[in-house]
Amino acid sequence: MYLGVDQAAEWADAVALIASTHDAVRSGAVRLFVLPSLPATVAVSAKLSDSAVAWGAQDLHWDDRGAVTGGTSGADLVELGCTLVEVGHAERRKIFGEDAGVTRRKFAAATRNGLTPVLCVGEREPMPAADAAAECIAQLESAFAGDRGSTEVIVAYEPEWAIGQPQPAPPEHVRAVADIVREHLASTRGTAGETTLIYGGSAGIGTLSSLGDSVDGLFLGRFAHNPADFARIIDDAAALT
Ligand SMILES: O=C[C@H](O)COP(=O)(O)O
Repeated sequence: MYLGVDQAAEWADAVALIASTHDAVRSGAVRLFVLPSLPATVAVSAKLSDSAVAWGAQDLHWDDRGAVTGGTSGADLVELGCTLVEVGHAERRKIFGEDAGVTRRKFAAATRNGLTPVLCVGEREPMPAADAAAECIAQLESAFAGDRGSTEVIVAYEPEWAIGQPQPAPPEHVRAVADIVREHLASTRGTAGETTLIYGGSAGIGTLSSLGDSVDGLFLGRFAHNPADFARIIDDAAALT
């Protein structure tokens, strides 16, 4: 909810231009997706429709149709051209009280509608990496509910305590957690579907370079609101490919 509808559309216009001119995006070496607020979806998608940038939503309801006033149907997101949807963001869990059961049902709704879930996991408080990874794995397994890789999933590791801060979580912490989570994903989901691990939480210019190949990318918030900064973050990604 940082950007208004017009601001989001203007931002998407700038991002579409960056995507169309950046070699790493044009070649497919760097892939981009945008998850605008729901009211901005149509305006943003109009700007991105001729670009390589995918778009999606920040939330959906677990039912596709019925008496759910104020809900967002995954089927409707598909009609809007969304190919991804965020599930289980820390703010959904904290502000809206979404528990593991709700996250599990929303994850299922995403896959049922053919939307790639961007499944957010992360520890609430700072803690040793092994404990944080265990918390993330418990959240993952709860959401998967036995799904063993039939579908593509983007896992966004976002420590709750690192969101909305001046700096991301320390890179050594992120790398240590990511290594354990990746190992778990590889051993439980194998190569079926595709599982991508990205880091979010005050990520910006330089974050990806500091994480090396422990993650596949970033889940950006405030520090991508300036298109010029976003372009520099794409440069960081391109340098790693
Ligand atoms: O979804 C985005 C994350 O919550 C990160 O936001 P932030 O980078 O502004 O902390």
